Amino acid sequence: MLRFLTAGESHGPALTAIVEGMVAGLPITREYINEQLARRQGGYGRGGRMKIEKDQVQFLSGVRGGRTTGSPVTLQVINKDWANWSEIMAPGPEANLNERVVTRPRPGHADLAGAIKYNHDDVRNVLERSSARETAARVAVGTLARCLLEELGVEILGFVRRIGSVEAMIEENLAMEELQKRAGQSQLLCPDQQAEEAMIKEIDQARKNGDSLGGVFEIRAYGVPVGLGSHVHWDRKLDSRLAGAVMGIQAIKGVEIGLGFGSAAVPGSQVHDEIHHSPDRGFYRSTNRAGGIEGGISNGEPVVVKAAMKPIPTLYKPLLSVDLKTKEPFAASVERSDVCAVPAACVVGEAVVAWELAAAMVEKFGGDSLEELKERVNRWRQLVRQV
Ligand SMILES: Cc1cc2nc3c(=O)[nH]c(=O)nc-3n(C[C@H](O)[C@H](O)[C@H](O)COP(=O)(O)O)c2cc1C
Ligand SMILES: C=C(O[C@@H]1CC(C(=O)O)=C[C@@H](OP(=O)(O)O)[C@H]1O)C(=O)O
Repeated sequence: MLRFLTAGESHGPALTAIVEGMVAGLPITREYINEQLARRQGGYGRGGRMKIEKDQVQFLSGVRGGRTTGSPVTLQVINKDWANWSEIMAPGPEANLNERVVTRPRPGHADLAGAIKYNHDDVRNVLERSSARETAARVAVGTLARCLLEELGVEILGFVRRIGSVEAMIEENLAMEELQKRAGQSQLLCPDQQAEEAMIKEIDQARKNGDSLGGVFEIRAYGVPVGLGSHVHWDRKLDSRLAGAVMGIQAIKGVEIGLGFGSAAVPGSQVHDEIHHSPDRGFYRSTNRAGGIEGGISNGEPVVVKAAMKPIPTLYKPLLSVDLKTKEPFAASVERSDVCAVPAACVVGEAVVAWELAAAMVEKFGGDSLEELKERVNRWRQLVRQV
């Protein structure tokens, strides 16, 4: 079984993750994880913090000579900004608790609900952990999973479909390589260059207005074998697990598998994917509206997950709030903030989808070393072709 935990505050010394259950012998480099961490830091519309950080991973356990050993893998990303916060964030009595106190909860953030739930007078005790800074650790973890998937013939691709009112025009059936190339050339990870220009204008306008923007990204997984997940229990369904993982990203408020909400508005003949068979391909579909999952089980077509991100809660023209202490109405606090972080969230989306698929692979095929797992997956792929 694959599992992980992350720990760390946004302005604490570091983010840490422990991954348990990763097979032995998986080749992994710091450089590959750092590349994904850099992608997560990118995107037009991010705030000043990203100029301070240059995320780099360290392996503290479980990796030796460029390969996993089968022991728990500890990953760490240092927060450079900690140098500016060490007094405020100190764990002992030396902590300066009187500075940067936050008592005006921001609508849309975890501030108010978190402060009430954990009985804090200072919202900082909540926002430090609710911050999406934590997603750096999840991207590091997800990259480990992504490496495993690549060894097993599964490729993950993410791209941005919408920012604010601007929607990208993306041809159906565009080949994975072309999509990847176009998204890779765009700072917003948007495969439609014209839309990207309009998105940038909209982000500039939002910044000028002291406002923020959300959007939609899509994650696809190619090469997923038939049979991941199961119809037999709600919590074993692959679509349920993917939706939970993607919804678990800060600010994600909607998740669709395949046609998703679109499937509610049209008749079944325009939703379900007809089944074909040929000797060389075995069973296949000419459409993929189901997003590669039926009955909670992967059906061999690409897995397609879309996510809606709400606009960033911290506004430079803050919304009305109430001071926790005085109960007086005030404008909410303004922490330094992103205006739009949809491309960054998309990279996190790739990571969490990679994680869930890798976990489902390990669950179905088992094995303690990469060789063992690979052999089992290859045998299954052969068997499926013969059905
Ligand atoms: C990559 C990324 C960057 C984010 N940056 C900010 C930010 O700079 N300021 C902010 O207020 N919220 C930011 N958020 C959103 C908040 O973390 C999120 O809204 C908050 O934790 C409350 O959780 P919820 O929106 O899921 O309810 C970001 C989210 C992501 C995924
Ligand atoms: C630090 C990151 O994102 C942060 C997410 C975030 C939030 O409230 O979610 C608030 C901001 O934090 P800060 O106040 O330190 O600038 C973002 O910069 C990151 O993505 O690495």
